[in-house]
Amino acid sequence: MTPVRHPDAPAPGELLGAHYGECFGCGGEQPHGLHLQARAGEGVSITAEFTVQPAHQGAPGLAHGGVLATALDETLGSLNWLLRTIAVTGRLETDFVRPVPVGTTLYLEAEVTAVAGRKIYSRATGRVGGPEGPVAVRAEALFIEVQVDHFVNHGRPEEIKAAMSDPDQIRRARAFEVNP
Ligand SMILES: CCCCCCCCCC(=O)SCCNC(=O)CCNC(=O)[C@H](O)C(C)(C)COP(=O)(O)OP(=O)(O)OC[C@H]1O[C@@H](n2cnc3c(N)ncnc32)[C@H](O)[C@@H]1OP(=O)(O)O
Repeated sequence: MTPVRHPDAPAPGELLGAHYGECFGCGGEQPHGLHLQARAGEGVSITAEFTVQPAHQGAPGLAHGGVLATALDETLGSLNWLLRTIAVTGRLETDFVRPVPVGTTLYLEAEVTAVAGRKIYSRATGRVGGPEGPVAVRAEALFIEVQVDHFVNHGRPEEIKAAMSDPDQIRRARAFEVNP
C-alpha cells in the first residue's frame, strides 16, 4: 500500500526536535549521542543532518560504521512521526559506500516506500559535501508497528516512568512516537 502522511504531520521544513532527550540518536540531553536533527519533508519523507564528532571514530579519523548505521536508523525511525505510528526497526540493511571523516556533516534523506499491515518499508541515503553531494551510506529498512506496551513491558521502569511523567504532552507522546 502507498504510505499516507498523517493529516497532523508537521509541515515540510519543520524541525522535529528530539523524540526523547536521552536518545542516543537525537537527544539533546545525551552527551555521547549523535545530536541528529531531523526535519519533515514532503509526503512521508524526512531530511536530517549529523556532524561526525571525535567520539564517533572507528578507524583513526573516520566515522565508525555502527554510528553511521545509527544515523540512518534514527532518520528512518523519525518517519514514524509523519505516519503517527509506533514502530521499531526489525531489519536494517546498510551499504557503506565511502569513508566518512571526523568533522563531516552527513546529509540524510529517508522516505517510506510502502506499508503492508504492520510492516513499514523505507529507505535512506546519507550524502557528504552537501545535500546534493555524493552518497556515502544508504540503507533499506523494515519497521514493525508495535503497541506502546512494547516499551512499557521491555523498557527499564525508571526511564519509562520518567518519560511518561514528562509534563510536555508532545514530548511524552513522542518518546514512544505515539499519536497524541
Ligand atoms: C519507536 C520510538 C523511537 C523512534 C525513533 C528511534 C529510531 C531508532 C529505531 C530503533 O532503533 S528501534 C530499536 C531496535 N529494534 C528493536 O529493538 C526491535 C526488537 N524486535 C522486536 O521487538 C520484535 O522482533 C518485533 C516487534 C520487531 C517483531 O516481533 P512481533 O512478534 O511483534 O512480530 P512478528 O514476529 O509477528 O512479525 C510481524 C511481521 O513482521 C515480519 N518481521 C518481523 N521481524 C522481521 C525481520 N527482522 N525481518 C523481516 N521481517 C520481519 C514478520 O515476518 C511478520 O510478517 P508477516 O506479517 O508477513 O507474517
